[in-house]
Amino acid sequence: MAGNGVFAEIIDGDVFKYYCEGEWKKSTSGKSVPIINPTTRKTQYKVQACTQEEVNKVMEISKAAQKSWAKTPLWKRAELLHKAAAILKEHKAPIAECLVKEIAKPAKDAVTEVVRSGDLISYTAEEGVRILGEGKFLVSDSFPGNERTKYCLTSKIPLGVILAIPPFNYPVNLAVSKIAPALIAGNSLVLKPPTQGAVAALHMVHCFHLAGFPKGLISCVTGKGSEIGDFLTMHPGVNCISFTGGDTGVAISKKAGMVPLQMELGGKDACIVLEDADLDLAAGNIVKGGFSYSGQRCTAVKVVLVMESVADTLVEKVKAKVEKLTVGPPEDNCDITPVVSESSANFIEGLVMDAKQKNATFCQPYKREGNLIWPLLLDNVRPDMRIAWEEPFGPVLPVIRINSVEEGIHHCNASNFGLQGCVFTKDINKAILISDAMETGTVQINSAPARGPDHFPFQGIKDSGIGSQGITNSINMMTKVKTTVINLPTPSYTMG
Ligand SMILES: NC(=O)C1=CN([C@@H]2O[C@H](COP(=O)(O)OP(=O)(O)OC[C@H]3O[C@@H](n4cnc5c(N)ncnc54)[C@H](OP(=O)(O)O)[C@@H]3O)[C@@H](O)[C@H]2O)C=CC1
Ligand SMILES: O=C(O)[C@H](O)COP(=O)(O)O
Repeated sequence: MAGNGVFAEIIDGDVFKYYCEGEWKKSTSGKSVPIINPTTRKTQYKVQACTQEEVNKVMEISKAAQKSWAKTPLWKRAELLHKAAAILKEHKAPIAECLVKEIAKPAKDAVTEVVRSGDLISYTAEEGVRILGEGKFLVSDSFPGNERTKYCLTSKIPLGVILAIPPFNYPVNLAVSKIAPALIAGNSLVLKPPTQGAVAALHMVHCFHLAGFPKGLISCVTGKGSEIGDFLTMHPGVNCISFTGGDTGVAISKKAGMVPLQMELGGKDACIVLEDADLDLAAGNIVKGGFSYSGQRCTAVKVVLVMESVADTLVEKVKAKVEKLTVGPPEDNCDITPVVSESSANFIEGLVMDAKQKNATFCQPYKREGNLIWPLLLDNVRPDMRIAWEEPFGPVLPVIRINSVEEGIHHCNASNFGLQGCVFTKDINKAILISDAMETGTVQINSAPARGPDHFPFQGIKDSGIGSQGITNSINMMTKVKTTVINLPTPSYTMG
């Protein structure tokens, strides 16, 4: 149960505390933010509404804690991360339960998220030990006009205080994918969890606390992004922002100061299906890619672009699989569970109604109860429909029939998003040409888009992001290069 056992100290009455200076605290605001269970649509938990003064304090403490952490040997940083990973995995059940109640993640997927997060932390610790232990050595005589009088030593040093803001759909995994690289690289970390998912994130933070990280190195402030978000992202104490979410990220990138940004934003991942594709394989991946966690993944298949000659067959195969999806509460491990909020369900419904008015073919009747929307495949979608371009972040998947590969690539590239895409064909040469032509951060050949495995580079272009994630890239992103140059009085050449 949430807030019980080793987690008892993170709650006061019915409000979860925030984390600062290595302690769990109540906000002086005296206010709390409710977390609404998407299934019951009732308040499930409450978290502190932190004040600007509390944010200031957190930043001050984080800056001081980082200075001594940067002097902590790399192997010791790694050791603590391994410990946190083990504690997190040990407590997967209560954390997964929070994910079920706060974001309606199906129970087994919730456990997977926590275990995957533990693995991510451990891998980051190992990778950090390898890549941060290495630097570069350059000599000056390779550049024209220079003798060998300068030896340049480069190493990777921390940035300072990292601000991490993950989204609701992976509040644990997309938090640790920022926390672990930040810490192994010698930074301190301030987490602002998504409101839906905040309690799972607070439990995860407590696992780092139990592992024994120094006081003030990790902090977690809660509150609505719309209320404390700007204050956090524009705070002069922040040296780097790692954000995952929607359009909010575009706004943050315009407001943030001169600090490195890592932005993973929305997507409209296209699935191009060619005439020679294995249609069973494509159909299976389209259903998995489009409907896992009810379509609430940035990497979900969000539009199918299928060659007209195989469209009828593909649609029939996808339709048959959609009809087998189970619909209901996350506790029952249903495939399709309620979407995160009523406003999200209303937004999805708006896209569906627009498609209906413009005569898309409904492969199933549209059905909604509260936040629960039954899976829906829309065939014969045309470019004048909103669903052709907008990201539903729900269990609704449009199919656009195309007459040439170029038409599919054109649709994909006309999107303001460029996260991932996929292509189904048995012809590897065609697949490579299409992959090269698609303006997306990643293209999957013969599989649905996905971020994992978590050490793979993960990036979006255009409005889908800035920079690249994945364990190695995140560690590098959270460091800067420092060089020391040894100037010799006379040129020195090593003997052959
Ligand atoms: N590319 C990727 O890796 C991913 C992209 N996404 C995208 O995220 C969207 C859905 O996630 P969702 O959580 O709703 O996204 P949001 O952009 O609404 O929220 C993301 C995070 O930002 C916080 N936030 C809100 N306003 C501000 C602000 N002004 N300043 C700073 N932080 C703020 C939120 O807090 P609060 O909850 O308190 O509002 C939350 O923690 C979709 O568009 C999806 O595609 C999602 C996952 C991964
Ligand atoms: O936020 C998302 O939706 C994720 O980054 C996608 O991760 P996944 O592909 O592992 O579900």
